[in-house]
Amino acid sequence: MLKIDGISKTFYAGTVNEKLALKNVSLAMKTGDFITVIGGNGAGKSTLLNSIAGVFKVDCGKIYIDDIDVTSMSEHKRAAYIGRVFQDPMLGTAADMMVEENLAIAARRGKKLSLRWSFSEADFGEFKAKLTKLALGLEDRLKNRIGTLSGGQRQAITLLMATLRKPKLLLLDEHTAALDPKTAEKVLELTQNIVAENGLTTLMITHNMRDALRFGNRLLMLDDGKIILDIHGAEKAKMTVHDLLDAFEHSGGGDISDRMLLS
Ligand SMILES: Nc1ncnc2c1ncn2[C@@H]1O[C@H](COP(=O)(O)OP(=O)(O)OP(=O)(O)O)[C@@H](O)[C@H]1O
Repeated sequence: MLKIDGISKTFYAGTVNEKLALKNVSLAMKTGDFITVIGGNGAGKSTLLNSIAGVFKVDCGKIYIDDIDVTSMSEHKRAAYIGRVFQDPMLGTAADMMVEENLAIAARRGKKLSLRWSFSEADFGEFKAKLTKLALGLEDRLKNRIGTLSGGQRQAITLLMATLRKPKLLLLDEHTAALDPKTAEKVLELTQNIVAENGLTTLMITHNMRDALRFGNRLLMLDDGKIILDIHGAEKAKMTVHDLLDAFEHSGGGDISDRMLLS
């Protein structure tokens, strides 16, 4: 489904600040795989997701989504295949627009835009049903501006928007890190349900080792721009946080961030 063939990414090439953030990374994901990605600060996790999303061009290597070579495709074009949710609840939605307007825009993603983008009663009914399912009381707030919602409510809506058109690939970049623990848990639960219901192929970065073990069918650990651990299935299911820390040390991993240890 997603195939990454030997990609590397350098920032500030040829300067004293040159940083090789990804080093010849390869990865093959099957349809429906839910991969959690962990690693210390600066390990290259966001760079990996940004490379897939086309935020910047990679130095070398190839990226395929469903056998389509997207390596040179613009971020905008790639967005037709990809749903994304970021750490910052302010990203991904238009704060000044109403909840229903945001959802209508998400529902039209990839379709031809017209100046009149009003939506039908059927669309409205679908939005309301989906919001009711979130159990956050958002079904009564369709006419409210997104900016008036809490961070957790916003992230839940961003998640809904990112998955409304069933993307081939869902990229989650620490999408619960800015939320309080209770809300983060709720949004993770929603993530789990939406991913399972739609069979979405998903890559989720988390700093929380327990969450990395609890969610998904496969786990990647990155360090210094390389994948240093790749476990799935039964091997992942029986893994504990201690095993993960051991594996990190034995793989020659660098510094483990406090956030990883504390979580
Ligand atoms: N846009 C950019 N411009 C310059 N350097 C960058 C950019 N993005 C990432 N880097 C650098 O690349 C390296 C990898 O960063 P990246 O954000 O991918 O790590 P990460 O694993 O997501 O870390 P964190 O958990 O701290 O967010 C770091 O040294 C970072 O400073």
